[in-house]
Amino acid sequence: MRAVHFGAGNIGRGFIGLLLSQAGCSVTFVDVNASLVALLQEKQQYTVKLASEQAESFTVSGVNAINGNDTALVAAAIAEADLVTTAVGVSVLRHIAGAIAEGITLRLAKNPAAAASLLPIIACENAIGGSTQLGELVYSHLAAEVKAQAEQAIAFPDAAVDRIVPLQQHDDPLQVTVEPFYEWTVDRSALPQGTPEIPGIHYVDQLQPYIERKLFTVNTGHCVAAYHGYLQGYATIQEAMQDAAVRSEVEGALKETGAMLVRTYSFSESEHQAYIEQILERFINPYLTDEVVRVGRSPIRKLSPDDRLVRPALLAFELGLPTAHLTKAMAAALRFAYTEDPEAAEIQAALASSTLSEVIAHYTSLPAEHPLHAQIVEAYSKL
Ligand SMILES: NC(=O)C1=CN([C@@H]2O[C@H](COP(=O)(O)OP(=O)(O)OC[C@H]3O[C@@H](n4cnc5c(N)ncnc54)[C@H](O)[C@@H]3O)[C@@H](O)[C@H]2O)C=CC1
Ligand SMILES: O=P(O)(O)OC[C@H]1O[C@](O)(CO)[C@@H](O)[C@@H]1O
Repeated sequence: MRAVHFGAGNIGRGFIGLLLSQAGCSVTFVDVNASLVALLQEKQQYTVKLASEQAESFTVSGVNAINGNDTALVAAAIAEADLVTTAVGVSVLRHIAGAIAEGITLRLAKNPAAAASLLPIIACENAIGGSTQLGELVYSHLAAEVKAQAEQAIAFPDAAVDRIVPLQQHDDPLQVTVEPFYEWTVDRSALPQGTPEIPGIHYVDQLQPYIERKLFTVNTGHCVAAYHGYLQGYATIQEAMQDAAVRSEVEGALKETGAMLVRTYSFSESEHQAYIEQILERFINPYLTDEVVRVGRSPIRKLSPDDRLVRPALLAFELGLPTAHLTKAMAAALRFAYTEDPEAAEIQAALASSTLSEVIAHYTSLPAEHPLHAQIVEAYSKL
């Protein structure tokens, strides 16, 4: 199988590329980082190391790379691929949609029969409905007659991807160290019947419980640790989690999202608690060094209404459940003044020129009269 993967970064190389290669796919990365692309083209392989006592390592070989700015080459690769995946960041999806649309157009021109052109395109991003979003962006670039053909042949199954891959600092720039745990869950119901299943991917008929459980536990808990850890002056998640006050904020937020998830999806309470505890262990993995500024990156995205803080808080609020730790984490996100993060800088500039209430309403979409809005204002003043 030929896989084209957009984003040869940490998740691209350390998770998706590794798993696809182990499943027997030949992987072609598409990236806009010219030196990374050149190095992958030269070496055609890279090493993935596990952050564990045993420090197992894997060589991912037979890979290739294309510069994402070379749209014609990217389109040609998509025309011949059996699978397309992405891990570029959800806000970057709109920048790759045009090249994917060009690839689909070429593919369908070569092979108009849907059966011959079947292609799953899976966005592996931290977002609800990432592939659906990508599909909408791609369709906006397709000509009307191609859209009709694409509806029969091209699938955009949503997915949840879970593996902690911190920023990398190795002599070998292609090497990537990852935590041992991984879970890649894909919505089977969006795939045409008979689509070959890839070993290592967990296919489910309903993705919503999986993506919400993952995003509102792993990602909520992690960003709570990052924002409170940053305020306390810690550099890494591992250090921040040693602080009883930070840990208690994380546990409190996960109790709030957990109560909401258990009620919404009828999860077993004890199984969900075990899931939380496993995640807390992953956060403190002593073989990983994960910077709070990485985990807290892009606070505008993380404060948006469908993301890991506001959405679970709204769902919990609607069920009459507590939300104090979640709203406190939103207040801490507003105080994430890391100047090298453009989104953090934008929030700080907004706070300097507008009222707190205007800023909260703008970034969270929670209007001033919403009770959660008042909770954020109160928490902000106490931090
Ligand atoms: N790092 C992690 O632990 C996890 C990350 N994710 C998600 O995976 C996605 C990627 O995250 P990371 O790998 O950590 O980021 P990263 O920054 O390491 O990798 C992103 C890669 O995308 C490339 N890129 C940017 N614009 C591009 C474009 N227009 N075309 C092609 N490539 C482009 C960048 O050059 C970079 O190599 C994000 O959505 C993130 O939320 C999901 C689970 C875990
Ligand atoms: O990649 P994002 O959405 O900025 O958030 C970082 C999150 O991704 C992860 O790396 C894995 O899901 C977590 O470590 C962290 O919560």
